[in-house]
Amino acid sequence: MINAQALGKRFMVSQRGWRRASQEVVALDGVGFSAADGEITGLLGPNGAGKTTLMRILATVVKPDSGSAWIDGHDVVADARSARRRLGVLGDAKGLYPRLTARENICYFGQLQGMERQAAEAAAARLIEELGMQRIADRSVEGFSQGERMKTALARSLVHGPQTVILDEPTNGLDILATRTTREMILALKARGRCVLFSSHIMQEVEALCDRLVIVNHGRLIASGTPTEILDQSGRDTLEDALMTLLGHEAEGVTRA
Ligand SMILES: Nc1ncnc2c1ncn2[C@@H]1O[C@H](COP(=O)(O)OP(=O)(O)OP(=O)(O)O)[C@@H](O)[C@H]1O
Repeated sequence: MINAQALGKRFMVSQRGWRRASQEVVALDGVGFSAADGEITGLLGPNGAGKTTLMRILATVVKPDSGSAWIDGHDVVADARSARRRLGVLGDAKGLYPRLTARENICYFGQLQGMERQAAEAAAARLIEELGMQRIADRSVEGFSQGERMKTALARSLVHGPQTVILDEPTNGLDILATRTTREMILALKARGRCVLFSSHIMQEVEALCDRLVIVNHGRLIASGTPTEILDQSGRDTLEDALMTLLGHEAEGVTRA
């Protein structure tokens, strides 16, 4: 279970040019929401809305400037180690060890999470089969395609059987077969009572999977609720139209949640 309260995060970025001034970017501005066990929560919003920053804070990778968040009751700042043990996180696929094979990457991560070697190997073998990775499992990751890296990273994030799973655009770069498998895995996690938070720009995927939606824009929460509640709130028939309406209202300063 995820709880977030009034999370804020700013970044200082330097600007090129004759004045070389630095500028503050507000990535998150008081975002709060909950994601329950046994549910799939979709995190939506346009490019630069703050989704990745929010997920990185929940994943204990980045510290918030203000507000708090808990994973299964463990504070992501004060008790980050305990929070991390309960989490499976798919960020991007860059953190893989290129010299290790896909299987070794998955097993190694399981052991880093405290698993016995045999248990990690068994879990890795199961995930390799579920994700259809048999042909690449024993190749070193160096030279993997984007989709092959994503599959390896996804398996790595699930190897220790985490209660809460955070997936940043999990089907990004996957072919249709792997996309379908990943969606089925997300549904299977829900069926096992896990809490799943995932971001996506694919409305068809969001409609097919999500029990609840959290919509952010310019670092602020603009709406949250079940897909039906979001449709009712926007007065539109499809999620894509609802999102456009809510984002349009936000731009006009009409919708503030
Ligand atoms: N490390 C950083 N340094 C400077 N600015 C950052 C950093 N991380 C995020 N930002 C800025 O914070 C804002 C939110 O970025 P974030 O990556 O969270 O958005 P997003 O919703 O995930 O976008 P996308 O859908 O494009 O992936 C953006 O304006 C981004 O440029």
